[in-house]
Amino acid sequence: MLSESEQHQLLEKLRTLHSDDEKQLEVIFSESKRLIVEAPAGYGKTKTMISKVAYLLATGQIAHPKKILTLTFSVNAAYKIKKELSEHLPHLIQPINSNQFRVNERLFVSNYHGFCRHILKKYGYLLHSNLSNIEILKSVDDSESQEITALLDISYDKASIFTEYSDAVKSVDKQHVLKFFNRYTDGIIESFLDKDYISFNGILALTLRLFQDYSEVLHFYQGYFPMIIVDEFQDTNVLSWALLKKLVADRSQLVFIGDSLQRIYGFIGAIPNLMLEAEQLLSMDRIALEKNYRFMSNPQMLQLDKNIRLNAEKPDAPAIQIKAEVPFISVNNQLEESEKIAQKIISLISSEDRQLCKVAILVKQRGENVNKIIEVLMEKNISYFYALFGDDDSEYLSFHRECSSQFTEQLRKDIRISKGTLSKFYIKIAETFKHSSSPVIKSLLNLLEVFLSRALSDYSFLSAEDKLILIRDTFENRTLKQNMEYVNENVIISTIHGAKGLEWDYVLMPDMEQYSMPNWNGLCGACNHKSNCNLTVDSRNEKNFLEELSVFYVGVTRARKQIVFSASKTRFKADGTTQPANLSCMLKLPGIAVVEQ
Ligand SMILES: Nc1ncnc2c1ncn2[C@@H]1O[C@H](COP(=O)(O)OP(=O)(O)OP(=O)(O)O)[C@@H](O)[C@H]1O
Repeated sequence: MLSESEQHQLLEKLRTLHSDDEKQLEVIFSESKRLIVEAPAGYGKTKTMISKVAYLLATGQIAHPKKILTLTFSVNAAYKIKKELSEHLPHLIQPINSNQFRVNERLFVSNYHGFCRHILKKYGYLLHSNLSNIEILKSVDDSESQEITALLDISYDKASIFTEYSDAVKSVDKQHVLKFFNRYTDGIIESFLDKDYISFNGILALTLRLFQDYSEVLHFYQGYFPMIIVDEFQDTNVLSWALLKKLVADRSQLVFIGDSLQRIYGFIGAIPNLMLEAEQLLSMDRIALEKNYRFMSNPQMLQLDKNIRLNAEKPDAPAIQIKAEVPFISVNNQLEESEKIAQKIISLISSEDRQLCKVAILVKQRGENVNKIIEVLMEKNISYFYALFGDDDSEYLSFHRECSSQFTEQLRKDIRISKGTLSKFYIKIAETFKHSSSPVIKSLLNLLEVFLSRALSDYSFLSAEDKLILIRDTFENRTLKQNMEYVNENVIISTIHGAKGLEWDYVLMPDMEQYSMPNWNGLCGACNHKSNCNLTVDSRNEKNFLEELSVFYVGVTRARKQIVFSASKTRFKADGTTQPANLSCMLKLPGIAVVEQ
């Protein structure tokens, strides 16, 4: 702990660092033991979190960095935070404190799965002896009944215990998850662990089972981590929420950070309205960060961010004061739109330092409209990185599965993570897929290469064990796509979902048309305003509207400098024919004024 004068110096330093931002300071100096912080992208979440940790350590409210548990939903977010904390926290504390905190090794920052793996490695033997070697258990997707019946040699009926459970987690069926918890975990122990397999949900569920059956293990962790920080809280699913609730003891200090408008993973189990549920259930005080730093030098982007959020707050009557003017390309058909997009990219890249200018084309979904854009990029020799893969695409899944199983194989022979072992691993994977001409596989190989090299460079600060967990979790969470910010190409083309958490200088959002953004399933199918797309939000469509608005918002906020929208008056249907299309209702929202370029 710091001396009184050192504390005073640090507090002054923090005030200066955050001087004009009352809400950030409120979070940092809050006396509340339980805070829920609403923090949109670029509002200073990371900076505030680091200062809060520094303040708690300096004032002795938390005795040591190792007493803080920081959890996130995605692997990538966990390691980004760990990197930022290890870089900045020592600078805040060390010049003052001569007894240097060895922050790096002491902070436990992980995604839920990494944390659970760590616990199962230590205490999982109480459930099954194979859990002591969890790092070399083979992972299997328990949502795929065919795969598990074949691998585990179990009946279809038995397999359905696992697939139904996996579906229940995805569809936030809390009752099923609770009711069949023991049956599911018993099944994992009997059918998976004996054969050296483990499933993704199984890792979380077995940790919960351990806490349920061995309360002394739970009490140990509750006591060990008196402070829990959770980032990306809006993406928490039923199992991770159950885990969090278990870890919270009466005396626990909590800071949960999230942004409900960025909950776009509802379809894989993110619980709706969880920020509100946590606030009420755990008696948390809520603070909303209010200032956007990302778009400080771009008033129109700043206004756009604000106006979209106002639409989310009160969809039927948003309190808009000033409209945001946004660049917009309007054309007659998809070919013209594709040509204009190509021209825009050429002009953006030639007007900036080529090496530094990164552009993303973000779409809601694949289809004929996007194919046309790709065709034109190719004709014009604009090199691009293809990242149009969905989380459930068979090639995307099988590539990750192969990486996971070959990596486990390699670990069984040699547990070391070094340049040599990783390049050997890469060569094996490249060999496995050498006959594939699929653009998805080509991109995944590229992403794998980038990721493995980052594991040794950007993540060099991690311990050997953490590096191993990072690599395993990336394959198991199927998140190689999170490395697409780091590929060489200046231009990437991706779905908005795939781009969550990533950023580029410029983002182009094409196909801002009825049936594309939002799409038929999202909002258009059941809409009563198809003829003019002047959407009125009411109780019947509000839920769907907010989900579509979240996707739109996540797309917009991927831009560091500027977003550019485009739309055509006719669009391709799935069968390749064309149909007239109105301008998307998202661009007709109160507070958005498109300015044709
Ligand atoms: N109070 C402040 N004064 C000056 N600059 C700030 C302040 N708060 C944040 N910033 C700057 O704004 C930028 C975004 O901050 P930070 O990375 O903490 O935000 P974030 O919410 O974590 O963003 P993202 O979600 O995009 O990662 C950083 O460059 C940060 O230094």
